[in-house]
Amino acid sequence: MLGVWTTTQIRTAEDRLLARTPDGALMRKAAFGLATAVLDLLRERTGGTAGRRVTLLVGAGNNGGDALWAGVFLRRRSVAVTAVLLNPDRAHAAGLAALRRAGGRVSETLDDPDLVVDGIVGLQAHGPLRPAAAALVEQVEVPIVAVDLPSGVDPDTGAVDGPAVRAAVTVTFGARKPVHVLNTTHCGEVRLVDIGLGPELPDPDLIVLEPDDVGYAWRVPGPRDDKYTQGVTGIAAGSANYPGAAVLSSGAAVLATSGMVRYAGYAADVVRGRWPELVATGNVEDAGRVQAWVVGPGLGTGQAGRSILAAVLHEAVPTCVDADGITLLAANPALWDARDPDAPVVLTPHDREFARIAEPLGIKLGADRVAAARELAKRLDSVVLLKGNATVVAAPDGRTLVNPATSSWLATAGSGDVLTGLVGALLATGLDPWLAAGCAAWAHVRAGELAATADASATADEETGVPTPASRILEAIPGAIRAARSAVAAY
Ligand SMILES: NC(=O)C1=CN([C@@H]2O[C@H](COP(=O)(O)OP(=O)(O)OC[C@H]3O[C@@H](n4cnc5c(N)ncnc54)[C@H](OP(=O)(O)O)[C@@H]3O)[C@@H](O)[C@H]2O)[C@@H](O)CC1
Ligand SMILES: [K+]
Repeated sequence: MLGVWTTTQIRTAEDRLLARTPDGALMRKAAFGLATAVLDLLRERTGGTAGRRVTLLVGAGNNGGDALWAGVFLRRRSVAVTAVLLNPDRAHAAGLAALRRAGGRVSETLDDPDLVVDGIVGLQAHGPLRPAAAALVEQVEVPIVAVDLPSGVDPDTGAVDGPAVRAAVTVTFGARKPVHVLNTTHCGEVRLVDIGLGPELPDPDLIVLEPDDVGYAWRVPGPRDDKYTQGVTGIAAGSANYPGAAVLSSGAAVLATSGMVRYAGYAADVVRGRWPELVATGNVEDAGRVQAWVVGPGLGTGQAGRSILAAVLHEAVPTCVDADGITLLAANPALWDARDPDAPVVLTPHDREFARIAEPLGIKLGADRVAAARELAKRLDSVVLLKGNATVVAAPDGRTLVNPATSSWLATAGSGDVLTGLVGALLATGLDPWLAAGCAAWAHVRAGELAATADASATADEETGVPTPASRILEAIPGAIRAARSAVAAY
């Protein structure tokens, strides 16, 4: 499990650490880690370091100070270093003097570098890049290493509202900040340099699940288990018009665990034809006992869908409500009020569904997606899984995890139906609903990666991936579970 801390938490911890550390020592430690990452990237890109050219973009604060001190360390490895000072009067004085002494030069232009270091702004960033910085960044044609975070991106929300740096690598210090998990597109690869902040940090504000966390949580059958003891998942999805959603969410549940799956709805014949291992009936009341329900994908928003949703909520077991189920709840608050408040609910909205259910409660989905998901989770006393490039999963008690995206290939029709089936199957195993939603989101991304690359060792970035229809994501679920389980075995 990885922790993520807000900038306020980090500043407080840094202040405590600074108070017991010799002047300038922390910055030099940070800068040494930064220089190491720059040297690695230079080697990777150009085959060497001596004589290579690095340009530092230096802003008005300590973020620029880090860049200048890294320049000093790079000079010691015979790298040609140029500093462009965006605010010469406020550039970090000691760092600048040290760089000059080490043979670095100051220029007003980029000077044809092999690599650029973004030390424009760090923890105190607010708003997009200012015009002078934006103009310089626009000219950069080589990879950028961001100091602490890519300038122009909000540190606490990852939001971008104008020109911003898009880094190949971001080198951060002491602890991960929200931007590093909420906006992987702008951060690129994130490297964490230890500056001894650990003992000063409180509990993290957010967490990110690692493969072994998911592997531990995933239910593995024991010798006494049968198809019932592992949790039965009920799927109430699909309609005459949308049988595909039923096939996909049922399939995800079938593949996720070895517990049984029951389907109830209008697509029973199609679903049974595709998944002979499940039991399909026409309606929820006849479906038999389940430990968790999935309701919503492809259900339609008319009277028939409304009745199915009401029947599922009446069952009072842990339930994942998705897609049309969320739209129906937003339009029929009485359904929500009538449910058993002790039966946990996981809502899995995309942005428009989120707005439908949250806006009547006065909750707006703005730049701060974590805050919005938390607020809705609290107000509805439910787990909220807000889909997006980074998926946010908030529990009513405030626990929040982020599942960062590795590519955008998962943004495809039917992908959400697969996720819903995974959530339902994990709920049926008795897992804590927040963890169930988080593990499902992790497996969904991993399955998407596997499907997009067809290579278990690869990460599906834009350069190596291929389009990935939802049925391929489905097929990759066993590979994703294997990846989580083998992380436990390797631990
Ligand atoms: N503390 C520590 O122990 C350690 C700290 N470390 C490092 O210090 C960094 C934090 O440094 P910091 O506090 O000096 O602020 P920093 O982010 O450089 O901002 C400077 C000024 O920039 C401005 N500005 C704001 N927005 C802007 C924008 N969009 N575009 C352009 N400019 C903008 C704004 O000034 P304004 O112009 O608004 O008056 C602001 O005051 C941290 O990220 C890490 O790298 C490491 O060395 C480890 C040890
Ligand atoms: K920066």
